Amino acid sequence: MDEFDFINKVKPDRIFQQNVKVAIGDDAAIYESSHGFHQVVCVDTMVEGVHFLRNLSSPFEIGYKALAVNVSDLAAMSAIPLYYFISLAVPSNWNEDDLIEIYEGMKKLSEEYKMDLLGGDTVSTSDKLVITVTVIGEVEEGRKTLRSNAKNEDIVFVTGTIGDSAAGLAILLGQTSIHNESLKRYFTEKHKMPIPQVKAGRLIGDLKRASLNDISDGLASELNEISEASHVGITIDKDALPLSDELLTLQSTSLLQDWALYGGEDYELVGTTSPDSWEKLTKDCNELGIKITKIGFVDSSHKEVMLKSKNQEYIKLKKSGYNHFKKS
Ligand SMILES: Nc1ncnc2c1ncn2[C@@H]1O[C@H](COP(=O)(O)OP(=O)(O)O)[C@@H](O)[C@H]1O
Ligand SMILES: Cc1ncc(C[n+]2csc(CCOP(=O)(O)OP(=O)(O)O)c2C)c(N)n1
Ligand SMILES: [Mg+2]
Ligand SMILES: [Mg+2]
Ligand SMILES: [Mg+2]
Repeated sequence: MDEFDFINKVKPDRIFQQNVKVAIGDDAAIYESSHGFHQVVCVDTMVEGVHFLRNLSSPFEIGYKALAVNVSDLAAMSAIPLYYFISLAVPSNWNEDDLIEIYEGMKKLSEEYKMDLLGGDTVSTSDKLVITVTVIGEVEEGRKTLRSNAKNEDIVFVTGTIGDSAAGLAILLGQTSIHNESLKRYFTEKHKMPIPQVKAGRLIGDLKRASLNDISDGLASELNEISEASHVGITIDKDALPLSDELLTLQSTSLLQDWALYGGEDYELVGTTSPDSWEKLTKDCNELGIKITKIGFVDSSHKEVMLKSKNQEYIKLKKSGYNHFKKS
């Protein structure tokens, strides 16, 4: 494999955004920012063995997910996705065809949003594949869906359903066995090909005030981040957690709850807004066919994240979930 041939092969043959002045091929890229907007930038890395296993995901799926998890962070900032950069550290057991498939996976998602690949970096490494994606988006000046925006009496909501991705991972890792092939496909697809909630993020950003976070490390962890950043307590209703019909067909109730609360990689959005804005948001989401569920409220009676069950029992929802340096 030749580094420079490879870069030529992955260079897009068209650019969507007119603001791009210099794309792949020089020392850096140049684009013009739009008047009235702020730039939104973030980076997430995926590592073979930590975020995916080579024998369980295709290069296409790996590429798709590497971009999707980053677009999900833009969605949590209510941003419009625009550009992305890819840095690859490639061990010798990955060949050029695999790498090109990774780019095809990213391309599939990027075309949906008209995102342009503006550059990256390619290096060799001794052991595992590492993909680092940087995304750039824009958001209207003054619009900020910060984790620190939650206020007492706010409604706590989550988009879509939670726990399916963790079920998919458990199936892939052979920790749970399901015989129904179409169910199996449903869960593994939710794990490998998550859909970032950009439209929901934009609707939520339209509200007067909202806090927002995307679910990578698990609902419990993300709620704790909102609670800490906003200095508020949150009470969640266990029975209100939106589990898919597919998940509910599985037997062990406690396992399902654990997946929903601590599994992570749902890439749905969790946040809070005032009761008035919640009415508008449910209407807006309904019109676009976006599922959104009230799961609790910001509670001035305590300072933590509490889970309330049917019999009025409260337990503290700890920040446990995925933590790269603390494996449970
Ligand atoms: N190694 C690092 N150096 C500097 N900033 C970091 C590093 N890792 C994470 N961050 C920053 O910490 C914040 C939280 O990161 P992370 O938990 O990975 O966010 P997310 O779950 O939204 O991807 C972000 O602002 C991110 O940019
Ligand atoms: C082989 C394998 N083991 C475990 C996991 C589960 N897992 C890996 S990283 C992660 C959390 C999300 O990734 P992270 O890098 O923490 O994203 P961020 O919070 O920065 O968005 C989870 C649940 C997985 N996807 N694949
Ligand atoms: Mg991150
Ligand atoms: Mg992230
Ligand atoms: Mg994380």
